[in-house]
Amino acid sequence: MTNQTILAEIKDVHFYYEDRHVLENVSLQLKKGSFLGLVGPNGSGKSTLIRLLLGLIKPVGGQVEIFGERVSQFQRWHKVGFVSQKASSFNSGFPATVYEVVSMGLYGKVGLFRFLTKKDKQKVHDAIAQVGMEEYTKQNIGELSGGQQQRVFIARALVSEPELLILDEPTVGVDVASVKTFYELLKNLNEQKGLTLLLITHDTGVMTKYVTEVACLNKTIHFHEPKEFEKNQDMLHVYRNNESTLKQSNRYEEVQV
Ligand SMILES: Nc1ncnc2c1ncn2[C@@H]1O[C@H](COP(=O)(O)OP(=O)(O)OP(=O)(O)O)[C@@H](O)[C@H]1O
Repeated sequence: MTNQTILAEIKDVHFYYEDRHVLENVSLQLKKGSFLGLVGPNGSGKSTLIRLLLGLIKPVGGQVEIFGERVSQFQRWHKVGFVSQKASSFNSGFPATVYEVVSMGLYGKVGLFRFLTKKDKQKVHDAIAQVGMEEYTKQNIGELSGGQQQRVFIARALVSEPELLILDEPTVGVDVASVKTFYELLKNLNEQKGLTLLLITHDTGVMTKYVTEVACLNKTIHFHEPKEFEKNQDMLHVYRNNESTLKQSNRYEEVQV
């Protein structure tokens, strides 16, 4: 595969909720090795775009392809990891260790009640190591900080060895000090492991230092170089203003891939 390989593509997509036109002629290519930051005001269609990419809803017009196949035909979902804004809504009493939570990422592959093989167990340990959480392997996830929990959810997504990782506002509920190290982890996964990343975020100021491209969505989509986006204070102002009204919901429980 070359660097120009396209892992996912949205072509001229339109989407409506009843008569409300939410996405208008939106096109997007996720090239292998890229780290795309997707920003936009509340209600601008970001989650709708992700739901289309994951094949959860169908576009009214246009096409969605993933790994070269129409999303409606696509079966190899282990190639796609998904991390939502878990840290803000996670039940701190949840009785599972870091190891157990990460091993859940393999169930799609091995079946819910199958025992993990030695090789599977090694994959779980490797995924935990990739996010730097080895020393917490036996700890209950509810005892960890928001930033640590999000690392564990990334490990759970990584254990099935995806090529594309989609993150929906993963830093909501993560303390400010941990956000930087969280982005450094993402950058490392992108640059060292070649993982392609699509990140929905409102952290416009921090995000631009790590991503390779910024997409601004507000019914239509526009692309920017991160530096160009960072310099445009008007744009930053608009997007920052929306931080305070972020939803705290956890909308993707149904797609634990
Ligand atoms: N199931 C639905 N039925 C009707 N309207 C919907 C539905 N889901 C979303 N919408 C509306 O469609 C628009 C786009 O919603 P979407 O959740 O994609 O935006 P978003 O950019 O992800 O917003 P946020 O940043 O607040 O999460 C919003 O106006 C929203 O109210």
